[in-house]
Amino acid sequence: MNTPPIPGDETPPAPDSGDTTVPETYELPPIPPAPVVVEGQRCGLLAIVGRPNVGKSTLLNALVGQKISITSRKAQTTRHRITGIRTVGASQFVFVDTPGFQTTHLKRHSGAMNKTLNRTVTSSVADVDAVLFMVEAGRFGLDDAKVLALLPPDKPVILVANKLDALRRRADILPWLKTMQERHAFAQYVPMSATTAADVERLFAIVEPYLPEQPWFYEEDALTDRSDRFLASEIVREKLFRLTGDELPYSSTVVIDKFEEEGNLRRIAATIVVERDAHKGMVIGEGGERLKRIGTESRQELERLLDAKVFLELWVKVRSGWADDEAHLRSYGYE
Ligand SMILES: Nc1nc2c(ncn2[C@@H]2O[C@H](COP(=O)(O)OP(=O)(O)OP(=O)(O)O)[C@@H](O)[C@H]2O)c(=O)[nH]1
Repeated sequence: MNTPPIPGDETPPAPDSGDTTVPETYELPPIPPAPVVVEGQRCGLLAIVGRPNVGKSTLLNALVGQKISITSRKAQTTRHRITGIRTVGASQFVFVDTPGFQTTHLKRHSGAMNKTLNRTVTSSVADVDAVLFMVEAGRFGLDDAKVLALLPPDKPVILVANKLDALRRRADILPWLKTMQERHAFAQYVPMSATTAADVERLFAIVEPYLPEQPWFYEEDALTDRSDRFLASEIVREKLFRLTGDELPYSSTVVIDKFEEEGNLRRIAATIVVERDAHKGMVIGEGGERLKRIGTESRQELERLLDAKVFLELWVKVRSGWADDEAHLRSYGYE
């Protein structure tokens, strides 16, 4: 447990070889030992925190093995606190996904919604057993520093240096990890790619000792405590933002008006709520083409996810100024 958890083989690869292996000739200063593993059931809460777009949702989905949290190229896709659960052997990992820390210069996301998001970040780390602090491998900016500063000093913080595959010079990773060691006494240092299955599996083994020995909170096969209804709104929201690209402001949201089960059929009605008439046009598209595509892609994914036939009705509504109104935010389910 004392060796830094770096993915790799015995043989050091040539720099820039395209291999994600890290040369083992570098030596990091000693890392605090992980808690001793004792036999028996373990269960613990883990928060995944990091600035927007570092890959938190991608990691959560990979850890849980199913699409629980939506991902997109656009920053700040995650707005809800989402719990993903995965039981491996005798250990149950309960993951809490948090929104990226908001910076004030991001005017586009300003107003009441930002305040709500920041509160969620702070409250979601207060009750966890360990924090996975995610950054992009080889980078540490002001935005990352702001998130790190929010973390409670008494929790084990595991540094997850994601997107290792995207790092141009692999040989730079260990010197960079040393600089990270000076920034915070991280419990573990994990350079990895959330998109690589072997790295994700390795992360379970690294995190496991930080789960307290206690009975599981959930059934062995549970994946999330979020409802099908919630997952439906997340799927529609993901398609909405994917298919509108950068045009649509992030204040747009999706509300599920109806979710009915009839045997193997789910009748779902959802409203896409936008701020302005112009945004409504963007969502509907020429001749209704875009809305139709959002509907078709959402339905197909929901059918896979719910393992049922889905009848999906989509509506678009203009609700001017709702993103600046805290009462409205609460009514849409942002705590
Ligand atoms: N190359 C590479 N890209 C990744 C990796 N992990 C995530 N990404 C990409 O990074 C982008 C952002 O990923 P998300 O998972 O949505 O990031 P997030 O931190 O949840 O973002 P917010 O919801 O904005 O806080 C997506 O385009 C992902 O495909 C990785 O290991 N390697």
